[in-house]
Amino acid sequence: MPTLRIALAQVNSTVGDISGNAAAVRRWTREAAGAGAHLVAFPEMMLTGYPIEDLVFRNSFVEASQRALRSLAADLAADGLGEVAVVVGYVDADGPAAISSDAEPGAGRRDASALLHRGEVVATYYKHHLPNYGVFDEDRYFEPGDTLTVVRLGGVDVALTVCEDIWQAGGPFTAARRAGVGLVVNINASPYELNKDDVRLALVRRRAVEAGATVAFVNMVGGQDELVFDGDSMIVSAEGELLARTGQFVEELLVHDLDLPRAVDGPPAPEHGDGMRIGRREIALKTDIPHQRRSGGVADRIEDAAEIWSALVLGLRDYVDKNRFRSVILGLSGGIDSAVVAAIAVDALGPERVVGVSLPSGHSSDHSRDDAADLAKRTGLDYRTEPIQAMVDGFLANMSLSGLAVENLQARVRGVVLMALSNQEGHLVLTTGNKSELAVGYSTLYGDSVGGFNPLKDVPKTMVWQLARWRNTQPGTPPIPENSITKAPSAELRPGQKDSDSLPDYEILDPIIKGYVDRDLGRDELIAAGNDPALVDRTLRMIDLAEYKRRQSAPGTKISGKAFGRDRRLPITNLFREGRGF
Ligand SMILES: Nc1ncnc2c1ncn2[C@@H]1O[C@H](COP(=O)(O)OP(=O)(O)OC[C@H]2O[C@@H]([n+]3cccc(C(=O)O)c3)[C@H](O)[C@@H]2O)[C@@H](O)[C@H]1O
Ligand SMILES: Nc1ncnc2c1ncn2[C@@H]1O[C@H](COP(=O)(O)OP(=O)(O)OP(=O)(O)O)[C@@H](O)[C@H]1O
Ligand SMILES: NC(=O)CC[C@H](N)C(=O)O
Repeated sequence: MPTLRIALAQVNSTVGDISGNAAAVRRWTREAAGAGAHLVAFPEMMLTGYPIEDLVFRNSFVEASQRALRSLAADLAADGLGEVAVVVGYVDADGPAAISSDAEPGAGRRDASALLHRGEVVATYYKHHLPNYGVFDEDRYFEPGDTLTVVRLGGVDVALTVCEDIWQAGGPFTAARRAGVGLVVNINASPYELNKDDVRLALVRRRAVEAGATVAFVNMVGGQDELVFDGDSMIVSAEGELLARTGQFVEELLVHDLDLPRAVDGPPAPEHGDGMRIGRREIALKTDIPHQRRSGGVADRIEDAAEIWSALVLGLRDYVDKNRFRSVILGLSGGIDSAVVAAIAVDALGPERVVGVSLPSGHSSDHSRDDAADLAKRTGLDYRTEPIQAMVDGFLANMSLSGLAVENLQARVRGVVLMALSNQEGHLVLTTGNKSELAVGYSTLYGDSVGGFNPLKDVPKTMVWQLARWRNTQPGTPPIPENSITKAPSAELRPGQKDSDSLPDYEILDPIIKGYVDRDLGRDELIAAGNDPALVDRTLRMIDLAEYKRRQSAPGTKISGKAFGRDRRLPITNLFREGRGF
């Protein structure tokens, strides 16, 4: 049986930074070559970043990707790395889009994988299954491929596949069985959501058994706008046994020796419904391996709270760094939401890159200032106070306002102050509204909702408390003041105001939001699940009416199966109401 030393490069690529991404491929290939790897696989769309959205409609972008791929092959050979087979994701075009900018959307554009060797692009494969649900819109962007590319490497037949190909039965993995391959390389840009690692392992096992081949699954790591990729790359044997697995949320090169069946010549089994042709290439690969066997090992899984926290930290860090911000700024109210956002920011960027501002008004309690100051001391962030009452009074001296207008004015003055400091000093403003508040519209438009990024956008309020408690159990000084965790939530926009004046307790509210938003349940199903009918009616109404606020809200990291934004698209102008009939 031939032995191949496989390297899976779980690395962070950046959308649009084609030369930076190509440089990363060269750097990690050097590392893989140093470890004696015969083949190194990089994630889906490694060269361009993922998802590239409507950038794909620009021929200039697609051509840059194609050119970069050819240069990369040549550069790897010039680096003395030409003997390593490098599998890398990129964007290609071979249909009308390759020649005409008037082509239909999607026409001829391909989500592609290439195999580079000895300075050449030796083989290409076009993704067959295109995801078109949730956050994915690939039918809008790409043409599906219909040929399974099989490359004979060191006597082993290796099939190339891309991400969604592994999520659907039939197609490439069935064709891989027909072709009798020994290994399927599946390159991914598979975004994180809670518990997806368990789903992925079961999926890779199932497909390995279906294909009758070992599967090498490599995933991207890093943040891209609202998505965060967690890695979780793995190798699973043809019998479904997990052989090696990386950790989540870290760049890593997994190197593992695989004894794989020697390829035999002969026609493939007849086509039986997978709809794929089989295209074969053979390349001569030097396959001597050192005497010492390499095993990638299986990384320990982390608990749910640690997983979510890591996702939020990486999502924020990459948004800040990839958009070239030096620092972030946020209002510290002494409450739990701003405390958790500050702790995430400090973990992501370090305390010297986080500015926290106390913005007291006449209604602010002493504990709001004390708890904010305590948080600053615990985390070491850059703390200051900007009293807002004189500014609020300035408005009130010039305008006759009362009630809600005055309450919201305070939140808006805070927004103006934070944006002014952002303009003056260059910080990115973080906004702190959690998923529960975003759901029911409990925020002031152009007030506390101002900001460029929201780490808690997909985190329900009850989970905010859980995360705070979990973070405080980790080594080092607990960052979040106990008082911020235990006190009753309040917007402090009028004397004695509490969230519970206008909203049910979050323990009751969150399950209704989860049912309606995350699971698309209707009124009757929510009531059948045991929720109070009057409360269901009120909550659904608030959620429906707040669509206009969400449509103009800041982006934030997705951690759930359905996040606000691209995952849940609803009309703003919408008179359909649950339970009202038709
Ligand atoms: N369909 C639509 N399309 C576009 N715009 C629409 C609209 N419907 C209303 N609007 C506009 O939106 C305005 C109302 O929105 P807005 O000005 O925000 O005001 P509104 O939502 O009425 O009030 C804010 C609520 O959030 C609470 N709050 C504020 C701040 C912080 C917190 C917290 O705990 O974190 C809670 C506050 O106590 C109050 O209950 C209307 O005056 C109208 O101009
Ligand atoms: N006194 C304040 N000083 C500084 N920032 C404030 C102040 N009050 C509100 N903010 C900002 O506005 C956001 C909304 O806070 P608010 O107190 O209205 O309710 P909240 O959603 O319960 O948030 P938190 O739990 O952080 O208090 C806060 O997270 C904070 O960023
Ligand atoms: N890039 C992709 O094809 C990703 C789709 C896949 N279902 C996932 O969520 O991992």
